[in-house]
Amino acid sequence: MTIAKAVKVENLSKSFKGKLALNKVGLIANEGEMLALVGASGSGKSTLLRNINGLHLADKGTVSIFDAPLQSQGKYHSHIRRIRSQIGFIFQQFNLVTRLTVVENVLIGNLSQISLSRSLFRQFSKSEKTQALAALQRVGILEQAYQRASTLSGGQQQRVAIARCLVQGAKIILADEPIASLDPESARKVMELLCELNDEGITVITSLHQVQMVQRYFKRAIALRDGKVMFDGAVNELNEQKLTKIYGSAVEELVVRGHGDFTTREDLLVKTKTETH
Ligand SMILES: Nc1ncnc2c1ncn2[C@@H]1O[C@H](COP(=O)(O)OP(=O)(O)OP(=O)(O)O)[C@@H](O)[C@H]1O
Repeated sequence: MTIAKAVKVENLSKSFKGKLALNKVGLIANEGEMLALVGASGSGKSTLLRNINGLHLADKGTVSIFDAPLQSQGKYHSHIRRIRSQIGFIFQQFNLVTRLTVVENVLIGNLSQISLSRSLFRQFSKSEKTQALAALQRVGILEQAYQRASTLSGGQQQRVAIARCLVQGAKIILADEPIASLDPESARKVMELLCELNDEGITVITSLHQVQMVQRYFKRAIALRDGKVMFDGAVNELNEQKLTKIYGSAVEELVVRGHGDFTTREDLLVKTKTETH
């Protein structure tokens, strides 16, 4: 059986004011994979994720989603809306409308399927509302459904953003530094939720600053430096020695001292299951 290529990036280059942010980047994420993008600040992680879902248009190269080209040689494909509907995007700063309720945020996030006028006038069908509430239950914040989003903690807001991806029916979730603004406990819950969704078949690509978190939750990582792929392989090969070779003294930004030994995703999932029983 051939595994579908959820994301294929070929020879992608993008510059801002003459400075290369992505330099001939290539990667494949197979359906059901969970992949980390690592790199020091300015290495191109956000730019790459934004190009994969078409928020940005590259200068050269191609991005394909399940074999359908989303952008190619500086042009969007005419079916970009349909192709993008398969991709959910999670931002570091949650991107919620804080004066709306949690459930409204989940519903208006589903813009590719709901017409703009309906979403502006907040007219949602019963089945859309049921679906949104089910997604909130899935991410563990059903009780907060009718609270204003502004009343939620950062971790809860991030889970609303994930619920939005679920309602959208996303087959791929791109998460740009999803835990950078969270306390360690909220970060753990968000990462575990992403792992669970990945176990259910959703392809997940996440950019992260801390190598410890990558070691903990991922099997494969891609390391970027100055917009170039410097490593693509098993996380356990991305040790401190390799990181120092890639980043030199900038490695300090990626490795947080005093956080103990790396724990693998399997160890953590066993630990979580034991805790909840
Ligand atoms: N909209 C923009 N306008 C001009 N330059 C940009 C823009 N977005 C990114 N860049 C530049 O492109 C390069 C890559 O930035 P990018 O944000 O993708 O890196 P990053 O690895 O995500 O960094 P961080 O972890 O700090 O978010 C940087 O040099 C950055 O200054």
